[in-house]
This record gives sequence, structure tokens and C-alpha cells, in this order.
Amino acid sequence: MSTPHNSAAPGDIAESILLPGDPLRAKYIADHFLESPVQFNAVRNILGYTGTFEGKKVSVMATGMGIPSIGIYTYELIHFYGVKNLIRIGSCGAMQPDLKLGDIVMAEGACTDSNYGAHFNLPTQFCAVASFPLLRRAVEVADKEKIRYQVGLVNSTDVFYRKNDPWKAMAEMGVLASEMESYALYCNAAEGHANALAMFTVSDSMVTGESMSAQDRQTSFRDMMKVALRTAVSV
Ligand SMILES: O=P(O)(O)O[C@H]1O[C@H](CO)[C@@H](O)[C@H]1O
Ligand SMILES: O=c1cc[nH]c(=O)[nH]1
Repeated sequence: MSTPHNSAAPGDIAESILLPGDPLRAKYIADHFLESPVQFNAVRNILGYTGTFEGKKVSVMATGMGIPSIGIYTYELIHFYGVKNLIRIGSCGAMQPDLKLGDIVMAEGACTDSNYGAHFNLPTQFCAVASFPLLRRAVEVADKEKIRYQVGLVNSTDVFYRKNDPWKAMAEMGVLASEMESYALYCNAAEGHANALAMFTVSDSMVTGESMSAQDRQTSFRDMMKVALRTAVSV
């Protein structure tokens, strides 16, 4: 069985998967962190691989950018491939002055300006939160490795280039950073009774205007990858 977007056969994908937005980040992780990686998908260049890390089976696959894209891939991973633990490893724009380029953010919950939650037909807006066991494990791993991080809210926005960006209002509410997918990831995990966590490396700062190069965004996220991989193989 394959899907319109994923050519993997049943069993090709591990129960735990890392999900970068960028296909080349997925390839970089497979090439540099996984043992014996096997590519299971290249449909639309959304590269996916399964290998082992510290002796345990783990997969990595790109999600593309934005909520519609991650919505499709994570729905299929959960419902058609039986994936149980989904860990997004993204980049984000910092909204707080004490977050520097390269710092790690773990999303305890995700706000959004997207209407994605509406299709669940709930009587309220859905409060999209991380799976606590995954978040707790990621924090334990980061503490053990002495890797700096902050845990808090992110904003999953539909709009990257925006007129009159209201990010300061979100920052005043304590929101740490902006990205574009976690709200849908957390909704799909809740609907599919799977576990999800999103973590990020700060690639730019809305506060200072600094930003990383595209090359650094692909490859310089080693601490986050280590935390995510250890978490994926030990929950
Ligand atoms: O680096 P990724 O995982 O793609 O994440 C962030 O980068 C993209 C925008 O440049 C959006 O997908 C945003 O969520
Ligand atoms: O979505 C994103 C990703 C990185 N930086 C941002 O400002 N937004």
C-alpha cells in the first residue's frame, strides 16, 4: 500500500519518526546520524528514510512547509503507516530577546491563525499541546546532555511574509517563537491517538533581525537532532 504522497510499503516506516520541514535536512540526518539508512520515499522530493540510531529503528521524513503540507503527511503516517511518535524538528523565528540564534525551543503548545482545527467540528477551538511523555523525555535528554533549551508556546502561522506583523502582541503573551506547522501536527496526533512533540532551533530573531544562512538551517542543528533522536528511540 502506498498513498498519493508516500511510496513506502507497510513496515518501511518506524514507529518513531523525526519530521524536519526541509527534505535536505531529512537527507542530512539520514546520512550523518542514522546507521544503514534506507530511503522509503521521494514522491514530490519529500525524502524519507528509515535506519537505526543506537540500535533502535527510527525514521526521518520531510513535511514540507506549512500546515496543509504537514497535515497531509502526518495524517498518512499515523493512519496508513501506524506511526506512534512524531517529533518535528524545525527552525523558528524567536520573539523573545533572551532567545539567540542556535537556541532550542520545545513547543509545549501551539497557537495559530490557521483555520485547520475547524474541520474537526469541535464546539471550541482546539488547544494543541505536545504529548507530555515525549516532552518530558526530551527535557530529560537535553538536561543530561547539558543542552540549553526553553519550553513554552509557539505560534504556528499560515503567513511567512506578512504586512503589519502582530508578533509583538504574541510576544507580550509570552509566546516564544514563530513557525508554521506544529498546530496541525498536534491536532493530527490528538485525532489519531499518537504522540507528538515539536522542537526548533532558532534560525532568526524577530527581536534583533539576525538570521542564519540557508546552509546553516540545513545542517547546523546538531544539538536538536541529538535530543530528538535520543527521545525517539527511548520513549
Ligand atoms: O525549518 P522548517 O522545519 O521548515 O520550519 C520553518 O521554516 C519554514 C519557513 O522558512 C517553515 O516551514 C517554518 O515552520
Ligand atoms: O516560520 C518561521 C521560521 C523561521 N523564522 C520565522 O520567522 N518563521
